[in-house]
Amino acid sequence: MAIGYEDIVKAPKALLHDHLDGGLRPATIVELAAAVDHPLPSNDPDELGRWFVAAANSGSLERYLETFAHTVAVMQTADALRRVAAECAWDLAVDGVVYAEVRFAPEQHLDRGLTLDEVVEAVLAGFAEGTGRAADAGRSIRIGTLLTAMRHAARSQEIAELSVRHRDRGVVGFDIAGAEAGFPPTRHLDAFEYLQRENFHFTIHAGEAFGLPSIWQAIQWCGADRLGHGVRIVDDITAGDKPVLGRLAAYVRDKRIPLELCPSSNVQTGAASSIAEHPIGLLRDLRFRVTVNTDNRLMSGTSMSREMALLVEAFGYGWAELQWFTVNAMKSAFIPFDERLAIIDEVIKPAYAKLRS
Ligand SMILES: O=c1[nH]cnc2c1ncn2[C@@H]1O[C@H](CO)[C@@H](O)[C@H]1O
Ligand SMILES: [Zn+2]
Repeated sequence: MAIGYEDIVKAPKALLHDHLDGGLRPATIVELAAAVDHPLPSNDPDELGRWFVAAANSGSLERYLETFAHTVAVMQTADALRRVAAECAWDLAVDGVVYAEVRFAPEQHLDRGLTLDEVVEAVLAGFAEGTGRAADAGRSIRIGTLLTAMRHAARSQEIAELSVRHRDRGVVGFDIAGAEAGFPPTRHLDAFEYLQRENFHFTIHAGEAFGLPSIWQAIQWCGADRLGHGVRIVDDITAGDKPVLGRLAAYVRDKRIPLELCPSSNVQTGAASSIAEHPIGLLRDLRFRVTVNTDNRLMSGTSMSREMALLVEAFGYGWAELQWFTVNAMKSAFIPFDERLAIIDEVIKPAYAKLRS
């Protein structure tokens, strides 16, 4: 029996890779832009939403990233950051996400005089507000924050220290993002070594617009716990009746390194030619630690439920696979082990057992 969309929304989902500045509601952008006189491609929310998806549909990561100029521009005050974070928490909860790690780059939100710490505090306050409101409405969601450093810039050490400073207030990890080609992860080696000494967690955007060398550096030089995308690991797999894994692919699978795959985003940036041809099918069959993610809900016009539904449609997945993706994500989360286990045993497994029966 095919799985209905409404049931996918009801199923508890875990999301590890979602950008705060890639998930604003179009109507919120219109309101916030008016307040700061930021010109938008359209002031009609529906039209603006379509503009983002079309503009991000560029086949290139660099052009895809240009669309963030409009979201970052309206996220420059504590009030705006708090509002965007609160709405993010609510929107994810309504979509049935029970655990999410949401990331953003504090260094991009300093244009109107906020300090890095003030930026983080505003976002954490927004998540607390949104999760509180969701809980009151009977929709429990836990959100962990990841702080991102931009890979073309030179503030990663500072952002790494900022992450550690806020580790007991909801920041659970660190990341680097931005254009990948020309900006290898080893540029930020000091930051990663610092985080390892602090026993902190980090993921690295790698293997999206650039291939194996980026993934290899992220893992073997920088010590990444997870791979943001990592989809190009398929370049190290020789397909066939019995696929053959190269040394790096074998290492990633053997060590159970989580892949934060983002199907729709990859199709837009040209990392995959369609959902049906997305390497997630092969990687799941080979039992890599695959997780499903949204990346940027605004730019992809998507949600966690929609990404799951697209996979159900393209690959014929059922509840067993959706549960597997969800448990994989929860196992790979940056919160403490006992808290991950509680969500798996008390929330995810009972709900899927009910859906499957
Ligand atoms: O898929 C992606 N690959 C690389 N960088 C990205 C992606 N999505 C968003 N960002 C970048 O991360 C910043 C902080 O959230 C965004 O402003 C955007 O520039
Ligand atoms: Zn991303």
